[in-house]
Amino acid sequence: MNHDDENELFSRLEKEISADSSPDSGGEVVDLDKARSARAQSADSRAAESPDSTRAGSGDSEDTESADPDKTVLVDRPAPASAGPGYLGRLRSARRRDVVPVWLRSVSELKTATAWVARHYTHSAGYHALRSPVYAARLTLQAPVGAAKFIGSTLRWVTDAEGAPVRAAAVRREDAGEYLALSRKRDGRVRLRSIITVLAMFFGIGTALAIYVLAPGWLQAISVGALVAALGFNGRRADAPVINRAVEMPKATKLTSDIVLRALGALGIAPINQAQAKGRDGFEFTAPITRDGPGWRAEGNLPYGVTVTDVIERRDKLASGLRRPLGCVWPEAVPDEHTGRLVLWVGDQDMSSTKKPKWPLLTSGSVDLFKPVPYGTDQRGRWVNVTLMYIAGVIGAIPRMGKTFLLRLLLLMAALDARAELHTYDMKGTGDLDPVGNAVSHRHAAGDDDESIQYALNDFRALREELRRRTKVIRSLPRDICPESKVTSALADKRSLGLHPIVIGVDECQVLFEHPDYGKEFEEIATDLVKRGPATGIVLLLATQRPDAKALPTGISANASARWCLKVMGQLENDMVLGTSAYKRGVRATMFSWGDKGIHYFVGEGSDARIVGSVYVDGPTADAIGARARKAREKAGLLSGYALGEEPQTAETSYDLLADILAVVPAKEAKAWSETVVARLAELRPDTYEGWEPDGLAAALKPHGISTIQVGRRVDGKVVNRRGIARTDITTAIAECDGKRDAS
Ligand SMILES: Nc1ncnc2c1ncn2[C@@H]1O[C@H](COP(=O)(O)OP(=O)(O)OP(=O)(O)O)[C@@H](O)[C@H]1O
Repeated sequence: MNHDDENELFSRLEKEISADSSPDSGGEVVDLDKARSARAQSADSRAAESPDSTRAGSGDSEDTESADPDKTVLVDRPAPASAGPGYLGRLRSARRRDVVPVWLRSVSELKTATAWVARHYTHSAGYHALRSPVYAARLTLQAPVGAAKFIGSTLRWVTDAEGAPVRAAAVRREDAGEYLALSRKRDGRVRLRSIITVLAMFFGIGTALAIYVLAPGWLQAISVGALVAALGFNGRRADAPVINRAVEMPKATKLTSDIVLRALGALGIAPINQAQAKGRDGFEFTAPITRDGPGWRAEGNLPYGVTVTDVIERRDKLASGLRRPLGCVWPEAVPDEHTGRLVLWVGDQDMSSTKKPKWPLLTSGSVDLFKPVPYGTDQRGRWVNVTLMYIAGVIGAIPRMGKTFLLRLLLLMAALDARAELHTYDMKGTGDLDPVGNAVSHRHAAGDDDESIQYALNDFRALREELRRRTKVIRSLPRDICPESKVTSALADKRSLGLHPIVIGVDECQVLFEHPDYGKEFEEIATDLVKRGPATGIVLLLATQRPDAKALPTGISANASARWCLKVMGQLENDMVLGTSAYKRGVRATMFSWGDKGIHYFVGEGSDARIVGSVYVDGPTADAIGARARKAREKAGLLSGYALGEEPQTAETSYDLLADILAVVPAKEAKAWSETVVARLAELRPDTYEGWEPDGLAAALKPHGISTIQVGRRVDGKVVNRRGIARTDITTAIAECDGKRDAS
């Protein structure tokens, strides 16, 4: 059909549709049977007339049966010649499957597997060697029974005992002909078997005599031993094996399509159940079920309208349907595919109990923070890397799931880059970060007492200054040295520039952000560090056990580029840590079980959310790694601050904000807008106040008991209200402070 014909057909159809929808077209009583047959004829003739045209949509369902055959509407228009990508286009966007599976390409995985196999067989050999005398005694004791069984079965064979029931049946039926035929057969068989037995006896006795007379003692011993062992083995009882198992292998059944379909059918998802009730699969496999690392991988399309999220939500039911522990069952969505494409990976063992490969940095090695470093393994046991530079990260979880261990692991990795300056804050105060803090940290505090808070505040203020200094340095660098306007590994090496990595780790960061006096200021500085820090070589890692808007202010959670979420209880916490609508997309840390310690979703490193089990580094091991990092720093002359024994500066920094405000707001000016005050302060002390915002001023005044107020000013004849300060509030606060000082 050419395009003119098509157009004609469509215009006719459009006319028919408009005629159909005209008011006087309704209300007619029709004979449905007649209408159907007429419609079928019409469709046939139209199909003959237009072989290109596709399915006539409205006639598909009886419910939507059209009364008038001529009123059928084509819903699938003929495809234009250029519809969809061409062959080359499809080739270009095709997903190629790996020729060699990923797990076979990994040398470390191969090494680990080889070591495991070697250890397995060494263990088995040792186990059986120790028990061999017991096995020998058991076999000897069972040998008489074995000999009797052997003689009995030989006699039954020679006498054709297995044919006896058939012959007996012939006798019962009094069928003389059949009985005679059977007897003749039996006689021939008995004759032949007797000859074979006699020959075998002669051969056996002859061999035995020969060994007895001619063979050396050791051969005789071996022969007797083998005979006894064989007879003993023949005499074994089914319920008492001679040899015990040295290793109890975990039972991992092969994943088959039947098992997958059974499990999907058990989820209670209506479209799957309906399809299966009609004898269909309810799941369309798009690739064969294959071995993938230490588990099986199935991939396919769920029915229309069912999403992978629906399956993830029912992971426990899926595990029940698969008859596998929960920690073995990992349904996942496929990035860049439609939301109904499911990849189901079923591990041989529970992820939390699977033995992990040795962490490459456990006993040796150093880190370049600008390069990816392995920090955990995925379900398939493959290493997952993280590049700590250019990120700001948040870690969230309910208590006791491994959040602190994970933060400490990341900080230990940072410690292993001697250039990195660490600022570690353990606001829980249990000393979990001491292995890093005491060994290498430039600034370190533990606990939520006033002293620690003040120490952290001073440090945060200094970090803000450092951030500003760095932005200026980067701006001043020539393009060829700093082409991307961000710190690079080479720039970090140049000590004179002072652009080395700074890694700040805060455990239980809600303690800072919810502080009644300084919370706002901490939040403001941290938000700045999260936004501008990554490009300037400053990395902020925040961990919290209560990921809500107060503990993790939205300015921070929205801008974090790396996210680690261990088990959380609800959608809100999930999305706070993993990003807006992560839960909806099926990235749900709520599915982790209580035993999944250290297992988390990791979003970052330019990829979609991945499930990772972080490396487990306990306290003593962390101490050892910390000591190693310290040694490297000492060698490079880079140990500084707290780790060098520098006394903490817990006093307020030297400037006096209130006095400075009085200096810039003269007595005749009773009130001033905050923006005017910060501009004048920046002029007075650029090093301290440059970059301050009105909000920052409000936050800094709060600890002094001063709140900003509405200040009206006449601008171009109109009154404009903005936040500002009253000079009397400042003088009163100073007087109160002086009074207190005098009294003390
Ligand atoms: N990667 C891991 N693998 C296995 N077990 C781990 C891992 N990380 C942590 N654990 C276990 O989980 C326990 C809790 O870890 P951690 O102290 O880090 O939890 P937390 O979430 O910080 O708890 P809290 O909120 O109470 O501080 C640890 O004692 C440790 O035994």
